Amino acid sequence: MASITTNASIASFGGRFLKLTHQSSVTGGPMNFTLFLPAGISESEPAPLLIYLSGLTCSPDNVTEKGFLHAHAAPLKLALLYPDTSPRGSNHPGEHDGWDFGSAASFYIDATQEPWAQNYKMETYITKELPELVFSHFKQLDSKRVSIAGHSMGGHGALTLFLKNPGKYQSVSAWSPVSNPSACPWGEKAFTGYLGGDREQWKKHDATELVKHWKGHLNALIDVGTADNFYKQRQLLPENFAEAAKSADIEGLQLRYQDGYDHSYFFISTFGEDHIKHHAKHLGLL
Ligand SMILES: N[C@@H](CCC(=O)N[C@@H](CS)C(=O)NCC(=O)O)C(=O)O
Repeated sequence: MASITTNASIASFGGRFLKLTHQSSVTGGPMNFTLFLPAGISESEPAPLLIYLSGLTCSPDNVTEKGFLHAHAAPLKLALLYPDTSPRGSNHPGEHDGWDFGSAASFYIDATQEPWAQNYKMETYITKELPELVFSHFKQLDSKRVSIAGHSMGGHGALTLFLKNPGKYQSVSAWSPVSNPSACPWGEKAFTGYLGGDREQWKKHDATELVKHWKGHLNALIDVGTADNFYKQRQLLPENFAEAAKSADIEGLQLRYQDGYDHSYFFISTFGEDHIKHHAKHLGLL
């Protein structure tokens, strides 16, 4: 079995919060991730798992220090897995030059363009290698009940991985997601760099395109703050996602505009309970 190094084990809301590292064969280097294990779970009573994907510039630490999600997950016995936002330390030319491309800005896709194609394979990492590793080590987790959430670039990751893998995740939620990356500056930069200039290829990784082909109920909750500068700058475009879902007669999208909220963890933490409960309902905990 592949090994995991425990860097820290911290008491949190009655459970344990673990800071972990493993050697990834998919991204070809060490990867950090963190895991919240609520109290009172066991192999005979395993907990479902919510995967939380972070946004640009983040490590798994930002949300765990400022999101307060464990307060709501602990009493429901919901576990949380926080992957990193990109491979680290490969030192490709330009990897650390901008905050919206390269390091901490993988966009959760498998890159096809060199040099990124060598190791920026975060879609495979998040959907296969990391959950397989976690479920093989932590038998108190239920591999059959998994949902996915995220913030900003991580909201794009959550929506697209949910839509690309019908049945893999029971529900999806996002705070201020990049919802139509082919049509916003962040997405155009990332997709050009990782996928090349062919916009047809981009559609496979764009939630607004993917939702048009969805079959069934969406089980999606999205919150966007009206005072979010990235929303105002049209980086997020949740309205395009909602319009595409509506045109395709897709049911099950709850998109809420939260008056006066920005892009920060004051916003994420304020609506954390709603997101945790949304997933708990679909994971059979409520
Ligand atoms: N570095 C960007 C901000 C990027 C940003 O807001 N990142 C969000 C995710 S998209 C975040 O969570 N940042 C880390 C933090 O606020 O702790 C800027 O200066 O405008």
